[in-house]
Amino acid sequence: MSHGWGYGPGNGPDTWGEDFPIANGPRQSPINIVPKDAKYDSTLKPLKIKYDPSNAKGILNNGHSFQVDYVDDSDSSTLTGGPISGTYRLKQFHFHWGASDDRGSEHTINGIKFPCELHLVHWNTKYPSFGDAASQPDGLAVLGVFLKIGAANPRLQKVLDALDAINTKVRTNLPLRSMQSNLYILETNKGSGLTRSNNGLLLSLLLFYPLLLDICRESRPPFLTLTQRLFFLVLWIIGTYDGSLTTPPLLESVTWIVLREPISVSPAQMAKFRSLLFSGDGDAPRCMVDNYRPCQALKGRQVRASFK
Ligand SMILES: NS(=O)(=O)c1ccc(C(=O)NCCc2c[nH]cn2)cc1
Ligand SMILES: [Cu+2]
Ligand SMILES: [Zn+2]
Repeated sequence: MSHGWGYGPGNGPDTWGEDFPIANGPRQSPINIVPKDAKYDSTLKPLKIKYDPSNAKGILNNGHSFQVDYVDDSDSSTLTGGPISGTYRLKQFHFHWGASDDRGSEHTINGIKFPCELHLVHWNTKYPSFGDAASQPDGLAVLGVFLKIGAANPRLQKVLDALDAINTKVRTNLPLRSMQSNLYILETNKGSGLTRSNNGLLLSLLLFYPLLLDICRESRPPFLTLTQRLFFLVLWIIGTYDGSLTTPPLLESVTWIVLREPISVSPAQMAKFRSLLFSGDGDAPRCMVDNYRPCQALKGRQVRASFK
């Protein structure tokens, strides 16, 4: 799908309100999270993440980010607990990043920007589909995970290795065939030509799961007893609040759950993100960078945290 909005000078976040008036609504995202103003909420349940890597359907450059889509016709990859009630199914994950390491995340902490932010998008199974849920105030739950510059993240690398196959904007999801066969990518803008790409992509997609284990690992100091290690497997929430999609259609249907612990990304890995293009094949190449929306007004919303 090609849409008019983007992150350029003529179609960036400041212009989105023209086509999407909700851009100035009461519960827009992202926001700046000020931990000392967040309310510790002891009733927040432990966050439970269950991801089945074989559900990965394909990887897509949709012209404003790249996303890995998941088969969401069963409860095999779900999010429960934390501030949400019921079961939310994983639909896709994607990232937002900057042209340099000093910016790129959508949410900020005390005004600090991270170089990148991962969004895991889930929909409430009390509704029949993602599309239906996306228009409901409790329809979506997005887990936000910051990436901070550090050691290369081997799990992240598996996903980044897949980017060569989708360097430019492609129209539809890259279909994954069975394990044996290769992956196919539909040519962008050139009709439905099929070209083969290596099946390293399939392997990369199936290995995303361990990336989530990093989310727990980052917060764990060394040399802990088993019991202490279990404590660090808790996913601490630095801020959860009622918000919106951060790209058009900016629907105010998202329960945001931003995790305290960042995962690591190396400068070389950030360079890989920045090698993607907003443009399609045949268009003048435009690097996909700074695909983040600036922070929006809190407008009286309460931000809650799961730790003091
Ligand atoms: N950044 S985020 O708040 O997590 C987010 C999550 C999901 C969507 C989404 O599903 N948009 C549907 C329409 C569309 C446009 N292009 C591709 N899909 C947008 C933003
Ligand atoms: Cu889109
Ligand atoms: Zn996002």
